[in-house]
Amino acid sequence: MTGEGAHEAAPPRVTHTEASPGDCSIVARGLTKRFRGGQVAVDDLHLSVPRGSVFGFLGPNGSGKTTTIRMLLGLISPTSGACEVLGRPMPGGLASALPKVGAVVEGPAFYPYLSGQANLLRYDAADPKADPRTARQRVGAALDRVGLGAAAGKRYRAYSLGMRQRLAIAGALLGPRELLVLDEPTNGLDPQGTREVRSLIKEIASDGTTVFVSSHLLAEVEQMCTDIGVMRTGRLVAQGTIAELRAGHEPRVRVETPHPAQAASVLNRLGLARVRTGEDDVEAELGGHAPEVVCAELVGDGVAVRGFTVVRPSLEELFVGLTGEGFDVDG
Ligand SMILES: Nc1ncnc2c1ncn2[C@@H]1O[C@H](COP(=O)(O)OP(=O)(O)OP(=O)(O)O)[C@@H](O)[C@H]1O
Repeated sequence: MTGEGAHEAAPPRVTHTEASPGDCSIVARGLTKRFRGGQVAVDDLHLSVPRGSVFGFLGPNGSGKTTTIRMLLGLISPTSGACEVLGRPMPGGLASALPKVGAVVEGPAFYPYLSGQANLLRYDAADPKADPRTARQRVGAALDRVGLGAAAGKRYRAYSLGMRQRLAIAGALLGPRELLVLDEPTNGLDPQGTREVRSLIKEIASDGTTVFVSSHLLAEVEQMCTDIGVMRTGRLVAQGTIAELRAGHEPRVRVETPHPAQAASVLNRLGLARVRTGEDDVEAELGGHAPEVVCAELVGDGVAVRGFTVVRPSLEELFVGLTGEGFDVDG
């Protein structure tokens, strides 16, 4: 069980089957950050990010995502608690873990009059561990990986917003990485740029790189992530795979009919769960049943079907319940 604490707030609803620490790229135990002035930005955070996952770190603005990321990367120290990145305790293991971690936290400042390639060469040169003899090769490979090979010579100021973000991600991919950490990578992007970055993240993850991506956009996370952690005012209120988070919120079928009892017996016979009979309708959990088969069975049994609806609760609905507020689902 994760996300527990002796806190008085509503107990976290955690649906996660915890991966063992060895299978995780990031593990946080009781991670807490209290800023000067007393504000607790992150409160007793227990987090397990499975290796190879695209982990969506989701939460409304101000819920503590960036503060968590900064602690994970050793940029600030936790007030209490501990975290491990790629099996190394942070911040002590920074030197051995960080070369395998690429991160875009605050977008790197690129020079507008330099090309994407020249910018990355400068960026690479700032890394004392990077071998200057192979810089061009590294930069070229990173540009190709984010789909900017053809635009390598173009000035940064001529790049679209999506290209700029892809260049920032290329900067994080100048070496072989096991973990990529992206803080709100589509923030401020237009729909085209958002699509570019989203498909790039999927592409990067396809070779086994773990991607930890924060976002306040539920729809975005739902589209590209395999796992999700949900933050609310500094606390993790849920984490798990999308399927785990959906469990217990199965799609339901609603049949409008003048023969509710007969319809209910068909649904029971087919094995649908939680059949509820109303005056002129019947509802049940659809489970793994194909709606068209259910409908055909009803009709085959002589049930007059006036209406047949499949209701699927969206993650949005689930998370509004968890976080007490909605997400900006449309971006
Ligand atoms: N250096 C700081 N000093 C004091 N308070 C801070 C500091 N940094 C963040 N906070 C506060 O901690 C809380 C969490 O902020 P954080 O930036 O981690 O949230 P977030 O989920 O990343 O939100 P956003 O998407 O808006 O950045 C906020 O209330 C913020 O005002």
